Amino acid sequence: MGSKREGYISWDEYFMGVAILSGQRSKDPNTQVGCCIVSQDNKILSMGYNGLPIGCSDDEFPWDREGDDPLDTKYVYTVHSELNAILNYRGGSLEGAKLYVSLFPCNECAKAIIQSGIKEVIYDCNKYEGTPSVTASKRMFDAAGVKYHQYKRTGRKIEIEL
Ligand SMILES: O=c1ccn([C@H]2C[C@H](O)[C@@H](COP(=O)(O)O)O2)c(=O)[nH]1
Ligand SMILES: [Zn+2]
Repeated sequence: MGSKREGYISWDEYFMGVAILSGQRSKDPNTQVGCCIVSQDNKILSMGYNGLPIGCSDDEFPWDREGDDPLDTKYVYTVHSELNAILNYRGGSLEGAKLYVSLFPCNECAKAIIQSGIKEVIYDCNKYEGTPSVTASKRMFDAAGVKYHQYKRTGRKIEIEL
């Protein structure tokens, strides 16, 4: 009897890989965020990335970080990856699900994560650690019993020819 293939990717590599790949759809020139929501038995339930709402043109709305008028910045228009993944879900409940995301969730996403019943967050980068937004997210996750931990990078490189 033949033996199984060695070197297959782990569940964590698979789901964070899907999250990072989803982020490659983002039009944000500065930060591309991708998200993958997974059931407790490791089935992918939904995915998302940071982008504009349906009907809002990527070419007409601003992608600037700064502007004299907040209306000239991306911040008032962008839907965050986590919220997009939650809203993209077409099933019933996300109760007990896990969420893989390439950037630690902001406070607004943290609220949506908690309210949707997601119980675990696995994040990659946390470049806004220490900001009020991230501190508020942690405070809310702790209070709501949502576990979070950083993805442990394995150094594995995957090349995909498309
Ligand atoms: O929880 C989060 C936080 C941020 N994002 C998105 C929103 C923006 O498109 C970028 C952040 O842009 P910066 O230029 O780094 O400020 O990330 C998200 O999807 N989820
Ligand atoms: Zn957010």
